[in-house]
Amino acid sequence: MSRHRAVRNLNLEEELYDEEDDGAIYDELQDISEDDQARLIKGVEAVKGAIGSDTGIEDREIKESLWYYFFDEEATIAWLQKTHKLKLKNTGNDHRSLDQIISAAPHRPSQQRLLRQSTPALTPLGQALGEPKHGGTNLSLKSLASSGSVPGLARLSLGSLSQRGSLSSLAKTGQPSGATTLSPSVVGKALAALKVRPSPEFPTAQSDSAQSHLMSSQGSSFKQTGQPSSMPVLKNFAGRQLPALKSVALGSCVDRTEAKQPERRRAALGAESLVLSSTTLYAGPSPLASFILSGLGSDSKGHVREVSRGTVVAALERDIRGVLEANKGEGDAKMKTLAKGVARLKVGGDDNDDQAVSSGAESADITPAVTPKRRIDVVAEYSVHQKNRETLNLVVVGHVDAGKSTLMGHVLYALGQVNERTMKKFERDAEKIGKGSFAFAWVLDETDEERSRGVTMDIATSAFSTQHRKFTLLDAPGHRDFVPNMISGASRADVAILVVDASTGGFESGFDGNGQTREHAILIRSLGVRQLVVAVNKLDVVEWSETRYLEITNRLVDFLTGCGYVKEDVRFAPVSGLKGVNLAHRITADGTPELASWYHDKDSASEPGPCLVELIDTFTMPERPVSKPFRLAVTDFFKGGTFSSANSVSVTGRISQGNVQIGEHVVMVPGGERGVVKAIDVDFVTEEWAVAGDSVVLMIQGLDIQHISVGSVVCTPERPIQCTTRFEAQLVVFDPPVPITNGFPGLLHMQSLNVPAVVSRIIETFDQRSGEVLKRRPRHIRKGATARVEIVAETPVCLELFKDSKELGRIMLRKNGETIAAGIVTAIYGG
Ligand SMILES: Nc1nc2c(ncn2[C@@H]2O[C@H](COP(=O)(O)OP(=O)(O)OP(=O)(O)O)[C@@H](O)[C@H]2O)c(=O)[nH]1
Repeated sequence: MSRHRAVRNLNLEEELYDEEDDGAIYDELQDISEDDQARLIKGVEAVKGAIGSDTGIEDREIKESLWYYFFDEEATIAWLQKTHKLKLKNTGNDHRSLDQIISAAPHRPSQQRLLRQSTPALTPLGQALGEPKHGGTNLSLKSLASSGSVPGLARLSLGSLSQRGSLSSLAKTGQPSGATTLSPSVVGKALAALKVRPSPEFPTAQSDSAQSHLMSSQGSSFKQTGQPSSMPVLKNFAGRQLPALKSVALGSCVDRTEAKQPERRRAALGAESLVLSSTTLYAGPSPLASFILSGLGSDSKGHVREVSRGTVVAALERDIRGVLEANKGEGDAKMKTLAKGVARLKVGGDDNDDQAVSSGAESADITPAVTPKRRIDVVAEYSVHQKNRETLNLVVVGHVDAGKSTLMGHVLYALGQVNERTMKKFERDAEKIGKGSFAFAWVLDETDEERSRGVTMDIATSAFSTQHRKFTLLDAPGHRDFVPNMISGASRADVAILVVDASTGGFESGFDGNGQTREHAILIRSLGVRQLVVAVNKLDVVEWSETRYLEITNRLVDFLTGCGYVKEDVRFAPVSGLKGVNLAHRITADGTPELASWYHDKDSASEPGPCLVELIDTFTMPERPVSKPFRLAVTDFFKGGTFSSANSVSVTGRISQGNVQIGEHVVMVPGGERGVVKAIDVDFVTEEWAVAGDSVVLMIQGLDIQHISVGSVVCTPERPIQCTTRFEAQLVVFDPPVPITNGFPGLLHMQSLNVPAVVSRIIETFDQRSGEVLKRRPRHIRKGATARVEIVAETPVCLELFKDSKELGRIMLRKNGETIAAGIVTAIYGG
């Protein structure tokens, strides 16, 4: 669905007044932890020790400055000294240069908390964002951005990039000591998170009515608000909107934001000379903002234009260059440092293809593309580092409103992935629009539309760790209109949580009739998911009734084993996502006595049973086919990325099989275009190589974006995937509204691709267990039967025989919004 949401109405009012509460300036200092309060008090004492206690400056102002400068006393003193024209009491307190302040700036407290929780080696991005490379609290870029725990990232909204202080904010995000450049990874990755949705010029064949409905409803909302019809939507790698990054503060709006800033705060934003020219604030939009205003306009047909992130970088670069010009002569050393940072914005550009991003940056000293010094034996490396690299892709599915997002939002909160302050803000904001009970769901449901409608529409991605496992979380929509999105997410999954609503009538509406509990369970099994935890949710509503729990679990055991799950691979957990019961911690008799009275550990009746997180921690790692020919089915693509050049494209997806490394030649199927991999991000972290199972962004040079579509497969040129319109499959038919006959039309789903197709020929039906042929050339296939059929797709599709690739050899057939059959590819014909 997201691919079709080419335009979106960004609520600028809401974004710009994000920090306000009913007109009053939101008091950041109120919400900080006791530790941080203590640090502030200590900081105030230290600052007063330096500037004197008789300056007339209120403690509160000092605290605000300390908070702003992430407890950096010297920066605070410098700022106070400058604004209040103070003479320092202690002249021996020689202030550091701005460069020093930047390079030595400690992490903001929330980052420090994150870092304390996780000690693995940090990548440049990790260092900048406090993000662990693997393990520990493996926060996604998205959650970091949304948590507000990373000031630089939070300020990396396009709008704020044109504001004073944005660069210093960036630089303050905890650079490795001594490095005073803007980290390529910080900027590159934050920019990599920017995305303009592909225009309707790149449609998929999907024609779900819900999608067209959405398109039309968005169209009307644009008319109402008078927003440019082509307002960009900024998305993370999985195609989700990034809260912090969606603040497209346009030039005119910047004035209002600034006007609302208290004087000292506004001045603080401009502290030191590392600022953008004041004209960007008061004299219309900055080059970057102008770019946003002009560059994203719709074309003559009303289509959103595809915008290169490289171009965004170039615009940003021009902005920064404006600052350099405006500040000429004012601290040359600082400016040189900044110039280096500017050059680093263009990570990975080859000398001869820099023009695309370097307009206006002729003198920049360009950091060359990251190319491996030697060819890496990835399979050998993987076998050594396997433990650290192993991530399970976990999809959360279930009927609409079963409580999936609330449950997983609460799990992330309970695991410390969402800070108190952000959670409070979600609660406040959700309350304001009368959706108080959805506050935890907002952790994952990020778009305005999802929040206001209280419905998940697209796959939300996040990352977290349990004691033994690292997970990429895929929160799927439950509504039947969004099943294609759910399939796209589930096709990336190794394991799943099926959420069912235990409330009276709630379970039944999801399970009986056309409920999505059944459909989702069948779909994920058809897509290869074997291990499942069923979260029996909303048990609080039925007073933690054991009878209700047993009724639901018994029905599900029968059903799930009937559709191919092995009983031992299915576990159950009684939970309440809303109340946070039995999620990340076992229950106690004091906390939930009703549940504690019957939910016991199977080995010890005196112990409570395992909580949800413990259960998913027991999932086993599937074997990754890392040595097979490389395949990556494209789920999304865009211009620019960590590596950016005129002819480079970033593609996202999960590697189905094989491995890839920087410098590797690849081919795009269909089309046959070749390119070279210039950069690899695995779960938001820059890496030199990636293997099967990794969710990645590959920045590939040499590809034309016009020739890529969702469902294209990036392959090794030596052994490319087959591409055809005609193939043979073995289908299990579910419950089609009409019998499947020769010429039966439907929608063919494979991985993230869906195209119109027909069952051109029914070859035979056979007994699934014995393999015995029941009827050759039957006239139709009845419900529950297994058949061998020939399928003809409207456009070429990439596939493998199931015996060669379990992921790329699975298909699904849907009609009128219902899944009617799932199957495996048994023969591929030329076509
Ligand atoms: N009482 C109670 N209500 C819950 C619980 N979990 C979720 N809810 C409520 O159920 C409603 C739907 O929750 P969501 O988390 O949006 O459900 P969802 O399954 O993610 O919805 P879709 O993704 O749109 O299908 C919200 O009002 C939640 O507050 C629970 O454990 N107990």
